[in-house]
Amino acid sequence: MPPSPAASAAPPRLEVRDLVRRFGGREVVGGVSLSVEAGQVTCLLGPSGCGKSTTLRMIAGVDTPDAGTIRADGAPVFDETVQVPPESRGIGLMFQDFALFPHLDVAGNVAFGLKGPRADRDRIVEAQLAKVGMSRFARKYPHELSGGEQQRVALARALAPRPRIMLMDEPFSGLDERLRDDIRDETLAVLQAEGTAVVLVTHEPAEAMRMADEIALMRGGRIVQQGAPYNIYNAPVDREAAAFFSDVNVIRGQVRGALTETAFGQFLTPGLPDGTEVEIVIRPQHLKIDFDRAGRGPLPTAAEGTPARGVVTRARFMGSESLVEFRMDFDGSVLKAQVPSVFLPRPGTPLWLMMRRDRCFVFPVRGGADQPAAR
Ligand SMILES: Nc1ncnc2c1ncn2[C@@H]1O[C@H](COP(=O)(O)OP(=O)(O)OP(=O)(O)O)[C@@H](O)[C@H]1O
Repeated sequence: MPPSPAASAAPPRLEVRDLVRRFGGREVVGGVSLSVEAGQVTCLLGPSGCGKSTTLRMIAGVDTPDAGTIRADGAPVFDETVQVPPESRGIGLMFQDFALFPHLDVAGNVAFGLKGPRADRDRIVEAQLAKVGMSRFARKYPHELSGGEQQRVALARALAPRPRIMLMDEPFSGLDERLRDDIRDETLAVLQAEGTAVVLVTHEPAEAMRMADEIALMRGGRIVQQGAPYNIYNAPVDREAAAFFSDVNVIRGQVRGALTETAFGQFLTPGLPDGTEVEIVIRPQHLKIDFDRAGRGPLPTAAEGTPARGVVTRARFMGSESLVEFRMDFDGSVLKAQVPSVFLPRPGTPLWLMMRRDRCFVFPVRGGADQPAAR
């Protein structure tokens, strides 16, 4: 019988299941599962201390899980009976503080750890340096290179043994911003061309969105949401997930007959019992501003609901946009709107705000285990 398509599909390059790690009785990684295909980048994203680096160290083999399995191309590298040592896992590492060896020149650094005949090693070093655009620096020493050049050499060194999997822990955080963007893009292009599966740890949402095919958003040792950057940004699982990527505005209300009444009009909140407290969350760029017409604002619309009036308390020019803060007439709360920078109202100006209904997220308020309710 021919194998079914599912049975014949290649296993993921890296597959992590239910990884657990405890330190002194405290669970710092609480059941993390990931699957990364060849040529794909998965970012572990989350605040400091959420367990990203510990997860990466367990995959690398420099820390031992208390439970779980790790497979590379379908073969276990860690489970109840197997523990493959780090150097035999076919995994490359690139960490922020993973310095080059100062006493070796660039070629020597890239060759370090390579085995086999000299001529083969030289060929690999040459090819890797060419890939990262560093061929002409082969005889230079690390102290003669800029931060970006050192990072390129570190990438060449990590790639030289042709790892199936590359683990990167905040590898770009030592670089200044402009250079960082270039190096990120170059690194990504090289890794994709090699077909390496990448797990990248970062606490910067912008870096994760720029680099990742998939983001695993972590909190308290667990993955709270996993998916393509577009989906995570546009359909967050809860208020904290939304707020991790940008400032958010939060309006509270209470459900009555599947609706929640707010100063911005009614929101549909089906499936929630009467009396449920909900939070309506919207990013600053999805608030719309209109002028005050002798105390009146624009008419309500289906797409934008009822306008609410506020007074500008602060307006900051940010280059491509302006960030405007309002004190709202209805309850004195402060809301933030991000608008094109041609608009920079003076403090004290009364203006009307509308919420783009299609960009609002509604979550019931309940001790951290929120589920999305409705739009
Ligand atoms: N060897 C260890 N012994 C005890 N506790 C540890 C050890 N390593 C990590 N931890 C704790 O585990 C938690 C998770 O640490 P981890 O370094 O994985 O977080 P992180 O998300 O990578 O944070 P950061 O972005 O700050 O590096 C932290 O509270 C940390 O103090």
